[in-house]
Formats: sequence, structure tokens, C-alpha cells
Amino acid sequence: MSDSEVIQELKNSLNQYPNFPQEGILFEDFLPIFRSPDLFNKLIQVFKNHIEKKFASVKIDYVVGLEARGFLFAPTLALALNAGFIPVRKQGKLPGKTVSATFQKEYGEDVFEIQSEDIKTNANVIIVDDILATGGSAGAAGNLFQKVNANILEFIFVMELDFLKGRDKLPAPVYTLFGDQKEALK
Ligand SMILES: O=P(O)(O)OC[C@H]1O[C@H](OP(=O)(O)OP(=O)(O)O)[C@H](O)[C@@H]1O
Ligand SMILES: Nc1ncnc2[nH]cnc12
Ligand SMILES: [Mg+2]
Repeated sequence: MSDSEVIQELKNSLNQYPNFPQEGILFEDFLPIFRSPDLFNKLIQVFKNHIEKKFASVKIDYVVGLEARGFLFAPTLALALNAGFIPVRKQGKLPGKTVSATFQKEYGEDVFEIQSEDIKTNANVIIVDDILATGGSAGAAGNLFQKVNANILEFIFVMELDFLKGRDKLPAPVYTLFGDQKEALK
């Protein structure tokens, strides 16, 4: 199967839930991917192929996952790339020295944190999450890694709500598998 056929298969597996978690939102549920070892494996492989092609001669130091849905596949992708994994957690969960960033997202406000000690200087990082909506979450994660002087190579998402133009807020290139959801419900 080609990568574009795999991407189509992954896309077809998603479920949509109108008006969840609030009125006007068309919720894209990517959990069906993880119920199938075949689809989960394909998800990791398609990202790995992309990264190894685009960053062929670059050592990836860390794959960064955003709590909570980014945690579902960022550690697996990190292992596949022989990179470390760093979690971006919601406020108050991480011990030791941390840096924080507050952000707005498609439905509400939140604070993200990372442990700032022991991150290599000028580390090459890839930031991954399930979905790019307004870009609030990924933008805050990008902000945290800029604060610790990392080199953000790319932001990677399974899908993008492109009509929200979240990618314009991000300080590095964006790669998404698919991104043609119709506009949010009204
Ligand atoms: O681009 P944005 O507007 O910031 O929205 C995208 C974010 O929203 C969701 O996270 P959320 O914190 O809602 O839920 P989760 O804890 O299940 O990941 C989603 O998983 C993304 O992380
Ligand atoms: N429409 C959406 N579906 C799933 N997760 C989201 N996070 C932000 N917007 C979302
Ligand atoms: Mg999330």
C-alpha cells in the first residue's frame, strides 16, 4: 500500500460527533485508529516515513507529545525514530523546575508545562498532537520549547481543521495527514 492509500484508510476510520463537547463543534474522534493494531502501526509508519525522508541527515533528539491525546502515539513514534519522548502536561502535574504557557483553544483556556531541566541545548524536536484546530495548544507547546532554546523542526498532526488557520500561529513548518473537515457546525 502506498502512503497516500494508508492516509486515506486512516482518514476513513475516524468518527465524527456533532455538537460534542459543546454546541457548534464537530468532534473528530481518532480513537478507532488505536483499537486496530494494523491502523496504529500504519499511523506510526506513515509519520516515520515522512520524518526520515524530510530530515534524512538530522538527529531527532525528542518527539514531544501534548497531553492528553498526543500521549497516545508520541512515545511510540519516538521509539520508532530512536528519539527521546518529552510530555507537555497540563498545569500542576510535573515536579521540579518547569516553564509554563497559557493558551486559548477551540473550546476554552488552559496552561501547559514542561520540565525544563535536563533538556539538551539546541535539541532538535518534533512536536506532535492529534489535531490542529485554532493552534492555541500547539502554539503554547512551541513557545515552551523556544523558552528552553530547542530547535523545533516541525509540528506534526493527524488532522487539521484548516478553516481555523491554526498553522499561522506556529513557529515552524506543519505536516498533517489530512485536513478537509467541513466548517464547524452553526
Ligand atoms: O488547536 P487547538 O484549538 O488548541 O485545539 C486542539 C487541541 O484540542 C484538543 O485537546 P484538549 O485539551 O481539548 O483535549 P485532550 O486533553 O483530550 O487532548 C486536541 O487534542 C488538541 O490538543
Ligand atoms: N473539532 C475537534 N475535534 C476533536 N478534537 C478537537 N480539539 C479541538 N477541536 C476539536
Ligand atoms: Mg489535546
